[in-house]
Amino acid sequence: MIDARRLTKRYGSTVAVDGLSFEVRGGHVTGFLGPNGAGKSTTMRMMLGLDHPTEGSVLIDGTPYGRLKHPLRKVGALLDAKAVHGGRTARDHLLCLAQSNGIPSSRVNEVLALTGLTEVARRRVGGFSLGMSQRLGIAAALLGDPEILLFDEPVNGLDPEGILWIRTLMRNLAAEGRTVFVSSHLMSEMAQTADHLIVIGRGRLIADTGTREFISRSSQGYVRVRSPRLPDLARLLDGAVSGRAGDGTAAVTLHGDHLRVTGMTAAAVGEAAAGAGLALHELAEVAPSLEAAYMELTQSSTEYAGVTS
Ligand SMILES: Nc1ncnc2c1ncn2[C@@H]1O[C@H](COP(=O)(O)OP(=O)(O)OP(=O)(O)O)[C@@H](O)[C@H]1O
Repeated sequence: MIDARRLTKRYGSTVAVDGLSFEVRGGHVTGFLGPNGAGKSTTMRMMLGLDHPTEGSVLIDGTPYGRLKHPLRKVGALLDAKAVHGGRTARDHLLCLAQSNGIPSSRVNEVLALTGLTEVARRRVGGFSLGMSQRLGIAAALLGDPEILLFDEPVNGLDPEGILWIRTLMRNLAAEGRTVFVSSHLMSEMAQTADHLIVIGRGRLIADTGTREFISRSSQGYVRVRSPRLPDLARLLDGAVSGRAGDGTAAVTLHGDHLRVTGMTAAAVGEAAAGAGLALHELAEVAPSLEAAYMELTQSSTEYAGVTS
């Protein structure tokens, strides 16, 4: 388990991380989200003892990273996949890491196989594509067979096959009971990978909740509708929704060439349009999305109202 308690990091007058408290548990993929500059990398660096908290602490199973007896056997991390010695072969890079951490060299072949790198193990890392470097970084993270894995933006720049591979790997690692903590900017990817989310903004906690709860609490679906007679349709639907949903969730809003309708089903919109003789060029239910929920929360969160469960 990772336990951050009132974790704070200041760089001069910049408060990068501001009193952050949360726990990351085993058996889940926990997504770590936040806008650029929110403090995600700084938090991860403090988890790995690469930076020291100004105040508060972050503990790995009750111990600061720097005091772990066998850090690589406890925590594996992928921070910057390209930060390896380019002149070495993949195998030598992993052998070197294994030797300096008291890990048997037989494990190197295992992680090479696990990450699909066996065939390129004797090639120099400097010539690796981003996808191969990413796999090598993950092989290094898995070397000590750690219970806890940290991935900072692991799918950045990868092709769809690489993204699917990493997603499946993270889900499998969590299914084995490991703690998987992953930062990403890609909301659609996180929606498919993470069961739990920690969302931060300006160094503070905004949400600590299940992915499904996060989406359903913060965002609602809508009906997207296009018509060559958009103003007439807007007036018609405005009249139809104004009598509905007293909680203020029913609305018709114009977005470029289409309307977004909440508080009515697509069927009801279609029936209303047909009744008024208005042609429709598009009628679609848009499900609530993590992206919409995230945008809503991070954009409207100057006061950062908390969502926790
Ligand atoms: N070494 C440093 N010295 C000074 N300021 C820093 C340092 N590292 C980070 N910061 C500042 O701390 C804040 C948080 O940065 P951090 O890189 O942790 O955010 P992030 O959420 O990882 O952003 P991104 O999504 O862009 O990677 C930013 O304002 C950044 O400029």
